[in-house]
Amino acid sequence: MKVKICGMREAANLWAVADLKPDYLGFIFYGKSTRYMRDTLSASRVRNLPAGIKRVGVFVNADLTNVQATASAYALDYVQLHGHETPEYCQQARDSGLHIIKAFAVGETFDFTTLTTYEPSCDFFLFDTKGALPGGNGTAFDWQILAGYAGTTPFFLSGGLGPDNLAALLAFHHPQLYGFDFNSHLETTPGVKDVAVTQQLLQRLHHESANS
Ligand SMILES: O=C(O)c1ccccc1N[C@@H]1O[C@H](COP(=O)(O)O)[C@@H](O)[C@H]1O
Repeated sequence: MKVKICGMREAANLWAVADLKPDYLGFIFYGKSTRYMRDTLSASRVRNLPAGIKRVGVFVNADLTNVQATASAYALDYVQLHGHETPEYCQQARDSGLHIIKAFAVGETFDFTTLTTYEPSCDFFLFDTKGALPGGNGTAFDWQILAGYAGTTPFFLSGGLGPDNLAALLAFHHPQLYGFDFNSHLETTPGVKDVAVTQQLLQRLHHESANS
């Protein structure tokens, strides 16, 4: 199972977490987020992450030209589109060479047929919890609702994941489940991950994967 740690915004903390070798690291390019990182992390620091860690930029209803320029400056491997971006927007982004993770907010119900038109343009889906904010709400949804997803695009599970629900997370299975996305539940303050807690979490995940 792949692991994405999202919402990095401080240089020293970024290097400490990168040393733990997560598969993906995420950076919030949404100006209204408490994890917004343009002012705290330079493009060269992000570009110079250790090889093997994929860089993901998170955007919310951003102008595509801005997303393209940012992806180029920060050498992003993926853009995570966390707003109301349309299938046409995703297709245009992909046609320009970007790799797409499209996030969807899941509430008590979700119409999975709306995903069909996104399938051709997205590398991954990401299922997050519907909340007051576009992302980073810190709450989990009822993952059983994903039994209704019968598409072919692999997905990241997201929304309030952390040490407290890790056992339940490890017991959750879906044929298209690709990875777990951790954010606020690993933090000491918004954008700063608790390195010891993150390390323990990764060790438990690797241990479970090795034994499954
Ligand atoms: O974290 C943010 O501030 C944020 C802002 C805008 C869009 C997405 C954001 N974060 C993403 O939200 C999910 C879930 O986070 P949490 O575990 O509930 O805190 C995660 O994918 C982050 O990438």
